[in-house]
Amino acid sequence: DVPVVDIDPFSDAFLSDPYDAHRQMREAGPVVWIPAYGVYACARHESVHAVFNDHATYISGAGVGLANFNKEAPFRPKSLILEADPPSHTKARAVLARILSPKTVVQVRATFTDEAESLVDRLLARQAAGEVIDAVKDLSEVYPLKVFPDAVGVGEADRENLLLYGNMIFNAFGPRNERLQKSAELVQPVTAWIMAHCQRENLRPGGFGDLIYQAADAGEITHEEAPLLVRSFLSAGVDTTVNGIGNAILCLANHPEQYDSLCADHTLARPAFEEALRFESTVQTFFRTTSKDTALFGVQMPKDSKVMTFLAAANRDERQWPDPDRFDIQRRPAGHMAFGSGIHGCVGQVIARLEGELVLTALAKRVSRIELIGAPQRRLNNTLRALGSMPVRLIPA
Ligand code: HEM
Ligand SMILES: O=C(O)c1ccc(C2CC2)cc1
Repeated sequence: DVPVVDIDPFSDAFLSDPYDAHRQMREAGPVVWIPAYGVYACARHESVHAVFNDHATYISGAGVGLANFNKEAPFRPKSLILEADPPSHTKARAVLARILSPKTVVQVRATFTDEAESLVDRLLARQAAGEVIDAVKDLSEVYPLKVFPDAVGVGEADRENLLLYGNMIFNAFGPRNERLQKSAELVQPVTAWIMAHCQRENLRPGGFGDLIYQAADAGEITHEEAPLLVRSFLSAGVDTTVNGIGNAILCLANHPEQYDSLCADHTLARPAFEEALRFESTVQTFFRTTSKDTALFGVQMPKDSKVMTFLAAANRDERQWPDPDRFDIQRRPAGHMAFGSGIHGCVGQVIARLEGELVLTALAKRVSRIELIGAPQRRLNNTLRALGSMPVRLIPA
């Protein structure tokens, strides 16, 4: 029967350094039981991939966090895409996929590039004037908070609410622990701000948010659904890239020889960002719920069971990757699980990759070395691999 693994995947200790526990779960088998939360868990690449690619058996409509929406009320009204199954998922997905498409990337690339390059220029000037630069507070939290809300069409004021909201949403996929309670204290004012900025009158005409309302005008979705789909942009589109970029900068600071390769060949910016996603996996875990009694790699699971997938563990599975604990920007990590897989695979990944590529390119052009000043501080979150601060010295090229 199913191997039992006695870990708490939401404890401070686990969230600070999950890698030994990931290995313990992978060694125990493709499917294990975590008694602490009464959930099945997959940590191997083969089983995480299998769960994400059988959306009829492992559904999203009962929530993609620990909470089973068949048994308890959702933290907030369900997402029409993330927490939905076909057929309703299909239409919402088609609308967002068209907006967040490679064609859109061509249209925004010049603006996103200018923002990255001018931001790095300003940081070097501030550093030359005697300031210590924090790669989180001054760079990885600043760039995504400028380019993506601008593209969505959100006003400039109070955008830090997007970081507070993302922190809350990603904590809410975990248990109602002290971490979630703390971030939920802000839930009322922040949620009010978010929902106000999903209304058409508060969105710049022609921006990504307005394009959702235009899809409603065209009858693809209803006007009642439109604000909730804009909420998906504001929920998923900022805290993810903030930490994807922050984790990539930390990996390059910790591996100066890899950063040297990037400075010598800027086309390595995209593969470097991809390898950082595999190596540090911004989104660490997601859940599914079984829609029927089923067996996965020989483990019987009753209907309505929660299955926890450890994307971060799959991304370091030695069965899938040679020398998985080595950060190697020449690796070409195709098939990693950092964006998920299957019908719910990240619909914003082209935008995420664009932001990562442009920040790393802007740094590689202007900075010959990223030196850490002191130890970076983590920002522990139930779902995200996140940083709180990273004081650095940016050695000018
Ligand atoms: C480094 C940055 C990012 C990472 C690591 C990431 C990761 C993920 C993952 C793992 C999923 C799968 C969720 C599941 O299977 O239940 C996902 C879905 C999604 N992502 Fe991303 N994401 C990132 C950036 C973005 C951006 C910039 C957007 C823009 C709005 C976005 C919007 C979404 C949406 C709407 C979904 C739900 C798709 C669906 O359920 O069909 N993400 N993302
Ligand atoms: O639709 C949403 O609200 C939504 C929230 C969070 C995500 C995570 C996976 C990036 C995706 C979608």
